Amino acid sequence: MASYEPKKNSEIRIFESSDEMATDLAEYISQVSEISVKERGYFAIALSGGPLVSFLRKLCDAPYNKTLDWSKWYIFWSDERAVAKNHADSNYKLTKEGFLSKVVYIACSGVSESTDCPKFDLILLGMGSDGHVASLFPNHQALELKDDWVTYITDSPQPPPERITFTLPVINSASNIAILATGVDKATAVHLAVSDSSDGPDTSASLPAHMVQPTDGKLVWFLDKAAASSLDTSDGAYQQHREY
Ligand SMILES: O=C(O)[C@H](O)[C@@H](O)[C@H](O)[C@H](O)COP(=O)(O)O
Repeated sequence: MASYEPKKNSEIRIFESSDEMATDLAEYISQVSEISVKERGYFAIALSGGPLVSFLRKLCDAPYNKTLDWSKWYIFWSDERAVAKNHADSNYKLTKEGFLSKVVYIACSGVSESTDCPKFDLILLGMGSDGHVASLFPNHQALELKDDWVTYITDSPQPPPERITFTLPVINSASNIAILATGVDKATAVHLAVSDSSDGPDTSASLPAHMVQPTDGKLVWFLDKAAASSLDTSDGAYQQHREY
């Protein structure tokens, strides 16, 4: 894995294989979970749909299946498609079958002092090749919501059209945000999302993934080499701090 810290409170991790990425993601989640349980007695995590769920598989294996305190986990979805929960498009069904067999509680882990939003310990996001995260799509008015925590859309450019989703204020209030992207079709969006919009085209400023900027938390990108292939990681544009 190569790791870069392009800006304060943000890190990019690039992996050689999906196995290596799943292993590191499990360790990352385990560490955030342990810290959260130690500090407050529980761990509030929000999940997304898509390929992300298959990368959670290592959490079901040793040592995590035994060492994690699953009873302290509060699991949420950062977005959900408006379909029955046993429908093939349901993020709940995907996560339940691919990862969870636990009881799901609804709770909130406290309130962000700076934004008055619920403050999740960890929000795990996938990113579409158009740069959408959760069900926040480029140029959609849902991106402008400042006061709502959750909203719905009926015109998703990708099926199904009806979805509910966390808004940017809730996402950006989290203590930790991880965005996972794999495949070369994500490379352009990754590049725009991590670039500094002050020296790039306007497209990056309005890209949902670029608008993920934690207020007082930390953002970690989990990328495979293909998704990282448009990043110029060779000339010091990103400060590399470890490789192994
Ligand atoms: O329900 C959804 O649509 C997801 O929550 C969505 O935000 C997903 O995480 C990305 O679209 C990445 O998935 P893909 O790689 O399949 O686009």
